[in-house]
Amino acid sequence: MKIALLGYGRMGKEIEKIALQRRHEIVLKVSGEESYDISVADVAIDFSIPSAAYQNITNCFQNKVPVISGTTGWLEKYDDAIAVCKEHSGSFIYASNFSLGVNIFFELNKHLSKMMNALEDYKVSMEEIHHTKKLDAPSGTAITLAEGIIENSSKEKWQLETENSSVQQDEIPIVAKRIPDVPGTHVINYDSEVDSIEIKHTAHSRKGFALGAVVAAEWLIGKTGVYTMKDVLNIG
Ligand SMILES: NC(=O)C1=CN([C@@H]2O[C@H](COP(=O)(O)OP(=O)(O)OC[C@H]3O[C@@H](n4cnc5c(N)ncnc54)[C@H](O)[C@@H]3O)[C@@H](O)[C@H]2O)C=CC1
Ligand SMILES: O=C(O)C1=N[C@H](C(=O)O)C[C@H](O)C1
Repeated sequence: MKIALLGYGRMGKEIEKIALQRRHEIVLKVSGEESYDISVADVAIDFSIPSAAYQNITNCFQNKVPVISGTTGWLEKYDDAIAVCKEHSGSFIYASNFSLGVNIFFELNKHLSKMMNALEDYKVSMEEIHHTKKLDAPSGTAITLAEGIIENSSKEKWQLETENSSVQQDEIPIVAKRIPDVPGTHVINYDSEVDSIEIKHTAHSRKGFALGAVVAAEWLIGKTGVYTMKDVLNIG
């Protein structure tokens, strides 16, 4: 496949390595506001910045180039992007996390929250830890995990815990920690007076995210529509 990398930072470079190992070709690398011709690519992979993702993604739809996006922090425009995708019969996969392990963790989280829903003594909370260069908080993965709990429990929203925040009964508190070089750790905790239940995913590097994105791009080629990593991995 001829791949366009929209965003050539930490993830763009990791994706390049995996793509070349899998005998793909990188035909375009975009790192900023420069204009570019996306039509040279068979597929685009966007790991850019929150303020650029919508423009990058919809440009692909307009030029009939299938696009994978892992950029987080832009989802207030997700529904608009889907409308543009449909208008142009585009092909799209967004995932807050492309790693196989986290996608299994997403399913485990939903299953656990269904079981815990009836047990009022347990209070749910979440912690995510990432490197200090991360622009958004909470992480996209933490938001997806919170949505998985909300779907299956009486919780209605999530709340980022800060010094001044006060968490309401119907909210899931999320603590976001920033520590140098941490690729991504997510913990969900159910705590009662007598015990705690905790599930945790720890990424050891960015390799899993990058491999998932390239596998998703290989899967998307030749298809039209909006898909998720559940479709790609056939899990859940
Ligand atoms: N879904 C997933 O599995 C994962 C998602 N991410 C997300 O991917 C995004 C990128 O993460 P990193 O590579 O760590 O960040 P990074 O900061 O290393 O890379 C972002 C790159 O985007 C470039 N950029 C700036 N404006 C641009 C534009 N208009 N078009 C294209 N590129 C532009 C920057 O120059 C930079 O090189 C973040 O939103 C992060 O949260 C990161 C890891 C996994
Ligand atoms: O910015 C990162 O690094 C990561 N971002 C994603 C997120 O916001 O969930 C995925 C992963 O945790 C790494």
